[in-house]
Amino acid sequence: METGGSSESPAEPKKGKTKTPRKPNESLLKQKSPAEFFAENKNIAGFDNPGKCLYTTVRELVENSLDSAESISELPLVEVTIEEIRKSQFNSMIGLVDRERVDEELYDDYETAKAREKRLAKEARAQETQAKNATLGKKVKEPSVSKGMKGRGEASFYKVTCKDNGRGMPHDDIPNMFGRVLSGTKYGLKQTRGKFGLGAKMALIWSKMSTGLPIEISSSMRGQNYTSFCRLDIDIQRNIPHIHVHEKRDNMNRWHGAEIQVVIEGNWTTYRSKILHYMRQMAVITPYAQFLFKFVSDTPEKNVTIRFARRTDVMPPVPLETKHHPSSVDLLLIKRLIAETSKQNLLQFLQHEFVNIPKAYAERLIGEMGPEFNPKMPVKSLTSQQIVRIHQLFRQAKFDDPSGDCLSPAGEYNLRLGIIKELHPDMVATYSGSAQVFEGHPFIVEAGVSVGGKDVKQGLNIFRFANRIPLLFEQGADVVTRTVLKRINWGSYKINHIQDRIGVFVSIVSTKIPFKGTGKEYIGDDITEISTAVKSAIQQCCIQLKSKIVKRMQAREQQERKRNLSISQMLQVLCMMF
Ligand SMILES: Nc1ncnc2c1ncn2[C@@H]1O[C@H](COP(=O)(O)OP(=O)(O)OP(=O)(O)O)[C@@H](O)[C@H]1O
Repeated sequence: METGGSSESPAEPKKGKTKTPRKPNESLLKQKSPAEFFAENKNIAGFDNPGKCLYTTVRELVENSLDSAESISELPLVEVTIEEIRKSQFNSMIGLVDRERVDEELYDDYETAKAREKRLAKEARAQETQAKNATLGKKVKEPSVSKGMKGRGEASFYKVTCKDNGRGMPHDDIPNMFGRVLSGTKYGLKQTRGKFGLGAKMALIWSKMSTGLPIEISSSMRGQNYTSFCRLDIDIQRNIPHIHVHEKRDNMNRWHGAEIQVVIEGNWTTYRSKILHYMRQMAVITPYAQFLFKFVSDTPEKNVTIRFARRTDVMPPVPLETKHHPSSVDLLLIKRLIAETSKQNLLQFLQHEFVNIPKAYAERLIGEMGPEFNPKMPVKSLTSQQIVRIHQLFRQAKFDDPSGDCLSPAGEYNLRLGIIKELHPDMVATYSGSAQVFEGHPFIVEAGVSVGGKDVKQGLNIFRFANRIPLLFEQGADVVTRTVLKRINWGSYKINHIQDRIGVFVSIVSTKIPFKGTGKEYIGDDITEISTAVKSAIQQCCIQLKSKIVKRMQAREQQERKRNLSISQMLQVLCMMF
């Protein structure tokens, strides 16, 4: 993906005062590095505006921490701190001297004397009404913030730190892991939260775009007597890390894990609730992790400290890396597998590089390919046409579905525990479906439906998770939301989806989650296998709830009947007495 090309290319137009017209045969072709592309289109990775950038940065760092701790079967301990940085503090961090405004009219928030007079008069009137209401004992409304500013306003800066007890990173890999877009360790066929090799780099690109400050990484692996420290930023045009410091330091207390620190522009005020929701939902789906979340500001009233305690030591098993299913591969992938295989002949290649092709079946497939194929032929000698033939047969032949053994769903126990602990519902039912398959990728859907509980709004409250990541955006287009709203007949399970306080939790795990976009915000409603499995998992929960609800209703009716009976008996006795 990386593009080369000298900056002194003869095709490049020369800069000058007069614009020389382009020659008709002059090339318009330009190249962009992946880093440049994502810097210019950061919204597709979830970095839409400063508030969302703060949210996505926290999210990417937390998810990396969880992936890392789980990969070594360590119960995760993740500490996230968002520290508000005042403008003067920020300026001193970058060595910029604070400057008073001189030409006031130059600024976006400049108010003319007349406008100021009008605003002050309005505020005085509002204060008067408020005082009157207060003396009359009426409810006092918060005074509205003056909307004097028409512009973008002052930027707010935050230092985001995320520390974990995970695997850590090999010293030499750190610069590329954080400073080269599309590089990571999670590209294999395995259920992980991360996939694209993009998230941490996007946080760095955003910090580079908004504050110009580098990212800092401390990391140590198990048994290492040193900690790696690296301060780096990214050369956007060349998509390579630009290292400021990369050194080994003492690791006295044999810590292992990673601590990432980045300073970015953000907006805590508008994204506070999203970030807290995210942490809370993460605690629901990861009850075996301990999270400490802190927001630190100069204004003590704004400070937040929340500890999401670990509630179980039962951790889902580590997901396993698996091989490709023949029905999920395309031509390009077959070619890559051929280039990378250590197997010599076609038979061994089919048998060992794919799941669900046992030896006898591989022989039958080779027989079906035609006379120019044979089991012993060197796999690296296959021609392009022969590879197309293999691909065609892969698409037409029958193969057993891939098993879900490589997947690691949250588990009904963890899901139920998370729901009970966070929402305290009156009733809850959970269900874990068996492994299913779409386009050759196994997936498992688990669901939980709760009724009643703490902080649960009336109606349907939907909680979506994919590979154990909470999904908070693009709710309307998601397969879970659409299924819940359109395909479940709540009434038939004696659930009043308008008046009851219902929580619907759906967690999908797969070696490939078909997210729409790299921001991992929702799963589309266009894959029938997934929408059917989601519907069925929710229905299974509803069936369980229905029998509980019916039992409760019957018990209530019986009590009512008993009460009515004793009242009528009492009346009879009274009648007889008088
Ligand atoms: N806290 C961490 N502990 C250990 N390794 C980490 C940590 N954070 C990042 N890494 C390593 O850096 C790599 C790049 O991370 P990055 O967030 O850019 O991408 P990703 O997690 O692989 O995929 P995605 O873009 O889908 O999140 C990861 O694949 C992982 O190997």
